[in-house]
Amino acid sequence: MRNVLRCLRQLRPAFQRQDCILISDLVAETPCHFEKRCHIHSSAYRVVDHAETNLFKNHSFVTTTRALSIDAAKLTSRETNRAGPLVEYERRIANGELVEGDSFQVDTLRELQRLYDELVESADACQLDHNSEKPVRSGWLWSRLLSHPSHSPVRGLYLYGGVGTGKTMLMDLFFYQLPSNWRKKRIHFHDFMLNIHSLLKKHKGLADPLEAVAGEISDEAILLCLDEFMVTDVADALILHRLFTHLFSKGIILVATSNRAPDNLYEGGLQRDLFLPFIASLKERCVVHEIGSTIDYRKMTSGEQGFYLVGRDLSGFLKQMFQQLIGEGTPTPQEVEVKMGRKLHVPLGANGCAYFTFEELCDKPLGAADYIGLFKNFHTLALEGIPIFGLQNKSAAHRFVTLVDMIYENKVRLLCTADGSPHELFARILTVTEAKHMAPRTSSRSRKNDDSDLCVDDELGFVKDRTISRLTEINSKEYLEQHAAMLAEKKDGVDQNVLEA
Ligand SMILES: Nc1ncnc2c1ncn2[C@@H]1O[C@H](COP(=O)(O)OP(=O)(O)OP(=O)(O)O)[C@@H](O)[C@H]1O
Repeated sequence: MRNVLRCLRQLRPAFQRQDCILISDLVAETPCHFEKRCHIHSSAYRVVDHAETNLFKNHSFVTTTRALSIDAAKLTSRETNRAGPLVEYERRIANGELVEGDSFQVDTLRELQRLYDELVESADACQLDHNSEKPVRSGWLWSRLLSHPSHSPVRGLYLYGGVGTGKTMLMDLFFYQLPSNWRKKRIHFHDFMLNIHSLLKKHKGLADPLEAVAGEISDEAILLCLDEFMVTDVADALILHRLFTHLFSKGIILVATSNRAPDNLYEGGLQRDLFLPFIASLKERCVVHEIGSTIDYRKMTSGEQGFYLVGRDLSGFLKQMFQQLIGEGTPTPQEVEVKMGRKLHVPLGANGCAYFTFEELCDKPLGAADYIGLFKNFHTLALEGIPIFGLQNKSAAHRFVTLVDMIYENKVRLLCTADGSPHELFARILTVTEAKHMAPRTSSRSRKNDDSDLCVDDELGFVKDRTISRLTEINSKEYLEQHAAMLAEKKDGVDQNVLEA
């Protein structure tokens, strides 16, 4: 009811222009109550039943009006169709926060705007009632989102394309334009899958634990935005189809960004045939849109800020920089809690800054859960001795890619020493296609030196561009400003809590 009233209040100008006929079953309260709550005079609107709407088609009152209100939510969207991601994008360009993007970004925004409008139309279904702890999911608007014989469900969006083309930025723009009290969640894919595995543990023993997991997720959010959808793990690949069958049947609307087209997800993975039904349902429930652009906007960031040091024997210098960032504190060994009851040893840490050698963080059986736990506790990472990657240290390269994703996602400040520039680190990693196109070496000596450690790996070869692009941005002035702003925001939050306490 509260939502209907809010919709109606927003429509007040339309009522006052006598542009609307109100359908009575949307106004569960008596007209008198409605007038009082919405401050609308009885002469400004007319109430009819749904069944009566046909009768008004040729009615003089209706034909002279601008809009026949068939449902209040639809009209609200029409009235407010100057809101949403497209308008916000234009506003940011006008403000100089964004540069005028290519036509591919605008085409992508049109898709996001389409979804925004559809969601606003189905607003009731996505909102959380503040008075109840459980989400409200009753009413005909809710049912519109579910598979209903007469209503097709709202289709989400699967957005894929090249690195740095703005997929995450555009998805976030869409996400944060939707009201904050909606049942929506935006999460990195790694984090999402970790949550799934811990929920599975919690529901172990049930006949279908995945259904219970899907129930918990859909209680929290109906709009699920997953950043960087990628499937590399066989355990993830095997549960995704069943998980999303439950999620979609519970009305979840998925928006995802990825570097991979749906058909290329988990390419070459073990037991991929069991993963294929997931691709089919993904395509059915999401509009698949390729951003198409080749512009890496990260390359537009200003030059390096000196936190990425190339060369050997720079560990003394790195430790000095680390100490400067810590200030007065003395770094000590520490332990942080990571997911599923595990602990991660931090060799040196103080004042939100952690120090690791590359071996300590990427040459041990650690993964996304450990890195997420680390960055919940530390906002700055000093990493000593990133090597050139190749066949010999392929597993460490995989971990490093995950580490950089988590650094970027959490806006962590990275200072590091490396054996080469970001490009040089990955120069020996090739996709199968790249390897086929490589010119054969002429001298056996150069082949021995250069090719012996070449690593032909489609998965790594595919993600290396993202890691190079991110490492470059992480060392830019703009990124470090965002990091500083995030710290200031957190500090304000803490200060505010102290004041309130
Ligand atoms: N039109 C634009 N104007 C200014 N900056 C932009 C624009 N588009 C994207 N960016 C910036 O470029 C950087 C990369 O964008 P984003 O992370 O959204 O790319 P992505 O396609 O998700 O990349 P990846 O494939 O690596 O995940 C971000 O810092 C983003 O804010």
